Amino acid sequence: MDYISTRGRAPALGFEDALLAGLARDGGLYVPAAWPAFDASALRALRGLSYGELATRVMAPFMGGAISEDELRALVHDAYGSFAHAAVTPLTQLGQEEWVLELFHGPTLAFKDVALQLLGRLFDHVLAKRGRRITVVGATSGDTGSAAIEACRDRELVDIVILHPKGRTSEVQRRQMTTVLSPNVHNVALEGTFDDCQAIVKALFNDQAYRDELNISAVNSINWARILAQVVYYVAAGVALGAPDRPVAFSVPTGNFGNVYAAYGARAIGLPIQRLVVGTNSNDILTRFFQSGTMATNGVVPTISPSMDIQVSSNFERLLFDLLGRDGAAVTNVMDGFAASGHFTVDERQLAEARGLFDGFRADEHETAETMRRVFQTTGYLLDPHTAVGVHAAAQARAAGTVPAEVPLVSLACAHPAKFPDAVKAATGMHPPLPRHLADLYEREERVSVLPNDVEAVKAFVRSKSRVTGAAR
Ligand SMILES: Cc1ncc(COP(=O)(O)O)c(C=O)c1O
Ligand SMILES: N[C@@H](CCOP(=O)(O)O)C(=O)O
Repeated sequence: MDYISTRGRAPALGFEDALLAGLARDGGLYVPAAWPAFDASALRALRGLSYGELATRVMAPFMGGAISEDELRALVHDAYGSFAHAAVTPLTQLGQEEWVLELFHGPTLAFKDVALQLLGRLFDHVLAKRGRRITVVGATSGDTGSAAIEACRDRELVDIVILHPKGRTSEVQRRQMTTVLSPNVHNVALEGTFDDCQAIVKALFNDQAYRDELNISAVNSINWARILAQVVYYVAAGVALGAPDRPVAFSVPTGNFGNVYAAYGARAIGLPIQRLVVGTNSNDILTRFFQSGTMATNGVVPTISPSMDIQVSSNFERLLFDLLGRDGAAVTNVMDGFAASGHFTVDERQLAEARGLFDGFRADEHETAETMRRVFQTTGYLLDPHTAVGVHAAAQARAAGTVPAEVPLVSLACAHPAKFPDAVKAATGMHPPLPRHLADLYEREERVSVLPNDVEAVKAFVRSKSRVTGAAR
């Protein structure tokens, strides 16, 4: 199984090399050269399986033999053993065909754990086999950081540096990162936005000498393995709701476009997905794109759903690759133009293709809070603000008629409400308590380095923390 770069100039890689590479060497993102196919009987055979077994069967064809099915099964079972719910990603019904897919039962209470608990184990497996060490560098708007730190803390072969935008996460999110004092974990509060953090991470990857010197790897969804592990819960939810014998739709609160691209991947392997609803907060670049065909940045504003305060959605490039006929040169052209000018436009045919599957809806701050309040008052269920953005978008899609009433519509619950207690309390009057393992979070000591929004400053910091040496590369 080969993975190719969206920019067409990096060598195709097998699964393990794509895992370690993260970003392709031409600045592109890895995607499968061809998607494995699950026909109707293969999908039916997944019904009733445990999450771990279903995950193993869905992901095995993507390994191309690099990791055997039994090895994968052991890693998967270990990864999901730490989840607080036996179903790992349970469905909850909120209305006739309205569902919520709870992705927050992992150790750091966000959907990132589903992929990162596995990624940490995959790193260990491959690094031990190869006798290598890596330096992981990641950017976070709040949730990837703590999930990646939790997955990599105290791992002998991994050092991890996470950049978060200073003062732009919730306090719980920040403390979940900065209170991990393991010697291989390093937090940076960057004086900038999440987009600045992500741009710096990409700059580190694009400096080939630096990247090779420190064996840099990625935990963000630029890493193909993140996407793959996220494909699984769409398949699990879809078959639980009757696929392949009836279609399903998903509403995904979106920032970096990784989660909804994983849904696109589930459809690519055969899950009958009728529609993908992209929910954005006031940072609505993606909503505007799906309405107009123009992607245009206009500055990030802070919201009560801070993990989605993003303007440059890095995984959109993976969709663009398909919209542009898998033409790496065309993608390079568009992405270079976007980096220089902050905007690009697709043509009418490409927009029609995108709109054939995707809707984009925005929830402003009032609508987000109002959705939390309404759902709590009518069902007693507490949404976190990100989930509320998706639930609001789902309602918009129903109202617009793009998802027919008989199609189950699953909103992704991407974080536990306790990660955003102030916003949840303000909207619903309820204070969501942290689970027991985080109950003393506010008393724990924090460790964090503040750095300017400057690539060279970050490079020097990462180099000073990495334990990769010439011999271990
Ligand atoms: C809670 C939460 N919801 C939604 C998102 C958006 O997901 P994505 O960046 O994959 O679009 C994020 C960040 O990734 C998040 O942390
Ligand atoms: N919302 C994310 C932003 C990074 O997204 P990723 O999926 O590319 O890691 C976060 O919480 O950090």
